[in-house]
Amino acid sequence: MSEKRRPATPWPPVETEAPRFHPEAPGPGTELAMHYAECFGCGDVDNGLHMRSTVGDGGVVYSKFPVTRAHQGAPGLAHGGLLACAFDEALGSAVGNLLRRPAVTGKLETDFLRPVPVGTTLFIAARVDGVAGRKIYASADGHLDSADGPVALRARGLFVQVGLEHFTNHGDPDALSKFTQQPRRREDWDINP
Ligand SMILES: CCCCCCCCCCCCCCCC(=O)SCCNC(=O)CCNC(=O)[C@H](O)C(C)(C)COP(=O)(O)OP(=O)(O)OC[C@H]1O[C@@H](n2cnc3c(N)ncnc32)[C@H](O)[C@@H]1OP(=O)(O)O
Repeated sequence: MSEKRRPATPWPPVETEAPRFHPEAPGPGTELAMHYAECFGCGDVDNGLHMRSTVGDGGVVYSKFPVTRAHQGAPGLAHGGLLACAFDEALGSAVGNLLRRPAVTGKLETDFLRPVPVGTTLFIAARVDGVAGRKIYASADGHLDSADGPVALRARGLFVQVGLEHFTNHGDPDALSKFTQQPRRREDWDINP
């Protein structure tokens, strides 16, 4: 299957600055803990995606999504929406861990290039491409069964920086204490865009 059949569009779509990684961002080789135990992407949720991520060199975060029968759309194949979910998680993990700027997904686009069978593992490489004020642009490739396997998906996401009150006002008043990954303190985030 060709990997060149999608039209190229400029990315990031606006002028950006290079991302500045937080001075205390986890370094290469760090295995990232789940950020919240009930997260569908990385938490201990029944039939969740159970994704695990590791920081690589050069500002790349590698995530693995083991595709099971619980994730099917068509018989034997991963559901597209869940694949998009895996990329949301992988992109969000790169943004959150490398920049330490609280942000939520504003836009997510996914190119589905190959079917992803049950029993395979998707190896996702995500990176932060640029920052324009509160707007953070990130992209990722998903490879079948190994880091250099065939590309099955590509995704691009816009994350919008928010105040920490986004999570407490709109979600759970105790949201900050429920983030299981340290640090949890307000001063550990870069909250000035
Ligand atoms: C301490 C260290 C810990 C580290 C450990 C952390 C680990 C962390 C791992 C997380 C891994 C989970 C990853 C899943 C992440 C989710 O799933 S987040 C959940 C899904 N997303 C949401 O619920 C967001 C819902 N939407 C909203 O709340 C609001 O619409 C938003 C996105 C905050 C934006 O609203 P707003 O603050 O009023 O800002 P707004 O002016 O509308 O937009 C800001 C800018 O973005 C642009 N924009 C916004 N949306 C769009 C769009 N769709 N298209 C184009 N442009 C847009 C606007 O045009 C505007 O641009 P400028 O005018 O500034 O040029």
